[in-house]
Amino acid sequence: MRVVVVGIGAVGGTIAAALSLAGVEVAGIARGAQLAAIRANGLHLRTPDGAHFAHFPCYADPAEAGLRPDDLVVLTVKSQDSAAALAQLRAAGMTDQPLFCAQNGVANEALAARVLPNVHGMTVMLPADYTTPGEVITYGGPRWGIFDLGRWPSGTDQADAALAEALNRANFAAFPSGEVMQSKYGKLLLNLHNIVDAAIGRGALFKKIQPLLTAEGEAVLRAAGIAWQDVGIDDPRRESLMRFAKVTGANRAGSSTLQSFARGAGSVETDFLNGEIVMLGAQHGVPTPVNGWFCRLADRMLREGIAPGAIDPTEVERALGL
Ligand SMILES: NC(=O)C1=CN([C@@H]2O[C@H](COP(=O)(O)OP(=O)(O)OC[C@H]3O[C@@H](n4cnc5c(N)ncnc54)[C@H](OP(=O)(O)O)[C@@H]3O)[C@@H](O)[C@H]2O)C=CC1
Ligand SMILES: CC(C)(CO)C(=O)C(=O)O
Repeated sequence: MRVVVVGIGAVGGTIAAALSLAGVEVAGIARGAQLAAIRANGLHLRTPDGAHFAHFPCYADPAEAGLRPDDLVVLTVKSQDSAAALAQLRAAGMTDQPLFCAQNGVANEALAARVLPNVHGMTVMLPADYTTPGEVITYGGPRWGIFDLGRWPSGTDQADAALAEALNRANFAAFPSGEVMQSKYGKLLLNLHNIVDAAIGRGALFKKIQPLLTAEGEAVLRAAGIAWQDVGIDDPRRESLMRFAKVTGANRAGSSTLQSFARGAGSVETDFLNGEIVMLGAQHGVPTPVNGWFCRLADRMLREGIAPGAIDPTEVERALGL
């Protein structure tokens, strides 16, 4: 078994490096400065329990990696990049190898299922940074991250068991789940705050805005008849398996959305996070003004090149009538 990780950023880099350090055969798919840095020196993985250097083959395209029948493919690009990555996998000859969508949001599995027959969801609880090519940082400890994984739309199979076993050996805590999308919807509710963090800075107005975003999200999921599982800090697995921990010489950059702005990535995932709630609200007749406002704000920040944290909190308070 080989694990092909598509998108060696914060999450994909941590997963690929950890698996490789645990002796699992890994191939990474990366691009730009990250690809060049890994090819030159390997990937530096910084964690609460120290720094590690992982060396695994890294390619610009899955076709270069030469997909094999026994590969497990883990997709770790941002949701807005999934369609292009799936097209590359298809062009590389991917057929019925299992594809694990280790991504936030709930849209990737359905997108993948249009072109591939063996799609799995993977909920990612893994606070990780990618700000410097050649380096990723995870702040989770004692395990570096927690995952739920299972077949889309439901069920589990041998591939879930095999990947979970490999991840558990690589200092993660992985749980096969017959209802993985329930935990992905629970995670989606947590990620509605990513854009707030990116717009006005970490923690600012959290107590005022987070309940509004969550209430809209929960109302929409109830109206749509979608069940969700809490994977936030009240998830009992968190306390024993993965708490936010200090990494020597590093400070958490911020949410994955903030990191996209900070790296000047040119796109963010908000339309697949808050936008999912807005879309479901429109389908089920539930108003979602706060999530809608933040989708428009993300779009404005991208178009006007506004830096993360540069939105004045009073503008947000005024616009939302707080
Ligand atoms: N970071 C975090 O703490 C967490 C993130 N998540 C979720 O995990 C997923 C991944 O997020 P994250 O790791 O932060 O994202 P990153 O942007 O850090 O990593 C994604 C990487 O994939 C690269 N990429 C995109 N498309 C391709 C392609 N076609 N071929 C090769 N490389 C490609 C990107 O390159 P480029 O930089 O050039 O765009 C980037 O380096 C998202 O859904 C996110 O919401 C979930 C939990 C925590
Ligand atoms: C870790 C968490 C919940 C928030 O930082 C996240 O999922 C993200 O950054 O996308």
